[in-house]
Amino acid sequence: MPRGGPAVTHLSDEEIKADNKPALGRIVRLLAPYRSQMAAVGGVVVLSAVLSSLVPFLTRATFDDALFVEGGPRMDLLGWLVAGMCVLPILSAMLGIVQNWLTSSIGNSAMADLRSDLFAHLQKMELAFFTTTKTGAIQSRLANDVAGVRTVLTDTMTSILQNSVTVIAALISMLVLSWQLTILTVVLMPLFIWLQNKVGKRRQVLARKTQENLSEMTAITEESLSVSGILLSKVFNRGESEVDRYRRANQLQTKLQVEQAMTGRLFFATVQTFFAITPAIIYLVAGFLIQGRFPGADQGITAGTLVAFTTVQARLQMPLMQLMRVALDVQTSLALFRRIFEYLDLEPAIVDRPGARTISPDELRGDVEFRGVFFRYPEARALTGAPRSDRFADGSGKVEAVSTAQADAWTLSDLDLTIPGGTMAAIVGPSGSGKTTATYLVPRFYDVSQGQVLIDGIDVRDITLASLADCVGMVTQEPYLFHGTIGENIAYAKPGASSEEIVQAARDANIHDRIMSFPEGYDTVTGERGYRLSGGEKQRIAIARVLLKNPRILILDEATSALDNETERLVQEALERATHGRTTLAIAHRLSTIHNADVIFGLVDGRLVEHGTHAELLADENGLYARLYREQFSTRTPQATGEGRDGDLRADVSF
Ligand SMILES: Nc1ncnc2c1ncn2[C@@H]1O[C@H](COP(=O)(O)OP(=O)(O)OP(=O)(O)O)[C@@H](O)[C@H]1O
Repeated sequence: MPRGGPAVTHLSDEEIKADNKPALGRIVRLLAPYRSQMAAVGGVVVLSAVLSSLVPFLTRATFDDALFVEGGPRMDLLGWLVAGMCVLPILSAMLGIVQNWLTSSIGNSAMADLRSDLFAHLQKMELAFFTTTKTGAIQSRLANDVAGVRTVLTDTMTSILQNSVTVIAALISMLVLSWQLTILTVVLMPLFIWLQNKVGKRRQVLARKTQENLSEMTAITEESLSVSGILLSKVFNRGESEVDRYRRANQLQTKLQVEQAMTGRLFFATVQTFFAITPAIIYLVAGFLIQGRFPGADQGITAGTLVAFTTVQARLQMPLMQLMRVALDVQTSLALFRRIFEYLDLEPAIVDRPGARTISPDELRGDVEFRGVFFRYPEARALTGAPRSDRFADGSGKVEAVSTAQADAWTLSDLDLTIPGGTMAAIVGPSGSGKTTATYLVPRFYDVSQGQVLIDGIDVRDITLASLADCVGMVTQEPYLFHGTIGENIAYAKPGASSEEIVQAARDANIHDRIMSFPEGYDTVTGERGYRLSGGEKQRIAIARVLLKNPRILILDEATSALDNETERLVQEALERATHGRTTLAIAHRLSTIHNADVIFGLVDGRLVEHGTHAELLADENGLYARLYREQFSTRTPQATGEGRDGDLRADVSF
């Protein structure tokens, strides 16, 4: 059974900056399917901006033409102007509701697309990706990061559009009212934009750190609060330290969140203050203008112009501040988008070759051949934000040191095996000799480094992955049952299987009677990973599953845990039925199970050291198999040769 692979490597901040791919273009592409709705949003926004920018002119007219005119207020005109000033905001508000509905549906749909794309893409990733990446980290990108960009997709886009239009409309109104006062109002804008950019960069870094930490927290939760994790922590009484580990990550999360929230506060306070004091400065400058001290004074500034101008200027503040805030949010979200795109950009290592053939289980003889196979586990991919291991006192270095040491050695070397269709081959060898690894090459969980694995003379890399999966079945060492009923777990092998087929498979796997003895029969819920069932029951359910699939080639990785005699007999019988009439590649820890194998291959350190039938191999007294056999059936304890110590020969530890 393969263990965790080499550690995921980490990128430095500089490398991340260098890798800042233009994510904005991709976000726009993500929204492309919603073009027409977006155009509608654009129309609504422009319309409402135009409506609201009419208000200051109504204000000016109110002051200059209706209120303060010679001979007293002109009430008829005032009535019309006031009516206009009431109707316009009402219309704008109604348009705002329509726009909210449109943006919310666009944003949520785009986010759902992103989540589905990411999930579908991850499904295509090879096994090695999952053995080298923490499950929690993957889940975190799917849940936390996608949720993190949600606001960008829902609100930000419209906020940018809406506020830009409002700002432009306000600026135009201001220019029409008085260009000199407009210059005064916008003079500090370049400084604000520069400051905003700086704050944005800082926020981006913080956002990435926050997400990394969040993903670490999800990983801890996933590791410690899963059934296996909680068992491990209870057995070794590590509950306290797990809580401690979580608490530390949690504290860091709080610190980062606060820092993120506080970054830019000073900036916003400055901008706000500037806007608050601008009207006072405007009045002062207006005084000078009216006195004719500045150019353009001859145009004259009326009281109405001044009131209208300060109204627009005050109205400019909100959208401008929002634009700056949104720009910051976008920068923050870009960091999250990059994390998502990084996963989307991962090329699955194992894919169909161009022109790959489809094989059909009915036409297959089932010959399996390993020809000069060399194999080494691939290095982990370099990803940003991969959670660092804090389980080692010296950080992640320890893990990486191990992976470098492994890098030179072949896990399998120069392996030649021939298994004719319909026969049974067994692989024996010490623990870690590469038995499971060899079987993984047949369904292409990994690709060979050199050489070929062939089915019916066709290189497995020239067969489509889907048809290969249809032809090869596997009972893994630790059968995986998902949280569902026993019936659903068996039927997973063949969606749409009839209940008769499921029962027949269970009967053949010697588990039907046991299932029927549960009060709820096939509707019994297995519990996560099948924890509510015994080891022997899980194995037989896994066998039933593979029987239902009825593959041409069957790989059996025998469980190492000992079973009582009766269960052992039931499993044995089920296995015999399962292997009947198909090519079987069995990894046997209990040698009693492989007496009848047509050929037995002995592996040591990934090399084939012997092969033959049970009788032939037993005849060579010094051979690996004969030694294993003697150890299992005579003393049942490791011999003093040294080879059998420390569970070195896996065959020993199962007894
Ligand atoms: N995902 C992986 N990444 C890197 N190395 C691995 C991985 N899985 C297994 N290995 C290494 O490859 C070697 C062969 O492992 P494998 O699981 O094939 O042995 P095995 O003979 O099936 O052992 P066992 O009988 O204990 O199940 C071991 O040294 C193991 O540490």
